[in-house]
Amino acid sequence: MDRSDVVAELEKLARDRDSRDELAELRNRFTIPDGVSYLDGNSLGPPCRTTSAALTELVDRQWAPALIEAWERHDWWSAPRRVGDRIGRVLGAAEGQVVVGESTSVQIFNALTTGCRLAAGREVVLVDADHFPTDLYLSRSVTRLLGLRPLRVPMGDAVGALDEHGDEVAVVFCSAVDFRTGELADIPGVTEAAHRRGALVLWDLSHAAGLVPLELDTWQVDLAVGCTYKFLNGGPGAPAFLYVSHRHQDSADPVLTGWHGHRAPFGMDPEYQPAEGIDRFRIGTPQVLSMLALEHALAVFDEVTTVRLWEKCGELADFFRHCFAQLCGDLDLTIVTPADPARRGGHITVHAPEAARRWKALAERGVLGDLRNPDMLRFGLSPLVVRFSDVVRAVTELADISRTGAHLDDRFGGSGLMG
Ligand SMILES: Cc1ncc(COP(=O)(O)O)c(C=O)c1O
Ligand SMILES: Nc1c(O)cccc1C(=O)C[C@H](N)C(=O)O
Repeated sequence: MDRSDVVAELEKLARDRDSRDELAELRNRFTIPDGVSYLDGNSLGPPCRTTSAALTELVDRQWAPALIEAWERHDWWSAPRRVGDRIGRVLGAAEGQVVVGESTSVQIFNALTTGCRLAAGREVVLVDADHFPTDLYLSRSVTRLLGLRPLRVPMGDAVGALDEHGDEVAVVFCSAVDFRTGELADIPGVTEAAHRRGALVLWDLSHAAGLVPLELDTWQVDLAVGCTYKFLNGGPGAPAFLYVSHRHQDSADPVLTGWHGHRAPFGMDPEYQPAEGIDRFRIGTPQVLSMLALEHALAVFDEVTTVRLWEKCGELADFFRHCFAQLCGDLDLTIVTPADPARRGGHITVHAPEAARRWKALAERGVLGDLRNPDMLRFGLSPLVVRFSDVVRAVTELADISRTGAHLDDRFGGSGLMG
């Protein structure tokens, strides 16, 4: 069979899978430009079609008429907790353990300092060596601030490192999904190993929340953070979330003691007294507009479970691998994401020399993937919006560009902000 027949067969297969996909209708809830295959929802989810109307309504019907009274009349005050509980349902967390606000970076600082204080007397923080850079920078900064010792280990070696340094480890701080390779960590296994040694765990769930079925309460996770602009589709700069298990809330002594975390915020007490429960982890005035846009985007999770989303993501990934084997097998491209569905997150990463050029050439053809310099192309498989036909198109274009050398054209050579 020649290549065009192979492509035609894969396209037919994709059409068939799309027509039988009971989640396909959910894609219509989101705005994606015509002609674009969006394979970067793992960096920034697309907007809901109704988000701009919801935001206009919020400004015109709440903020404008009620002004300062809107905090009470429209219950803006409770939004960090209310939206937190909504996210908690996606994380497998019972009410009262998740708060929303600030950026992921701030919440990482907040959570890591909290964990280290809870484990006072222990000196080592085990840090995932393959963490996203902000996690690495902040863990360096927090350990310096608190006089602790950071120990960077690859996620897969965390359990071994715990055996070696067990009694010294205060917190194990890992990413649930490796942002480069898309590998999914053994969250319950690492959590249990840490607890056996008396350490706490802090998970960065940015690449897992809204996709991977999570059971934070059942797994006895201590602390977790994550962004809400990827699979939760909250929008650029949407506020992050922080999970603190009920077990730790009353003994936790947060470093970021803002007035929204005070037991009586409007008492204007000159001395800080922590609020009860998760409210103690509030800091300052939250980003109300972004938070309510996020709340709006979370509605879709009332209609679909992460179990089903995860299943579809796995089917898309298997289909990607199938197309890749048929079309790219003889090219200078390799999939680095594990083949085992149980060890995969929400994106597939392809090792490719001159990845930036191929990424730009793909974008010019309407395939929006992602680049992690110098040699990784990421293809996000957000199951709410990605179709099997997007997958076959991405792999076909990647194969075509690589085979013809189209990416070597001068116009793909410059360097911009992201690559
Ligand atoms: C694992 C992880 N943590 C944190 C961040 C980002 O933190 P922030 O939202 O503060 O930019 C990202 C992505 O940008 C990420 O992938
Ligand atoms: N947070 C981002 C941003 O502010 C600009 C561009 C991309 C991002 C990302 O989310 C990157 C992403 N966390 C990653 O896994 O690489």
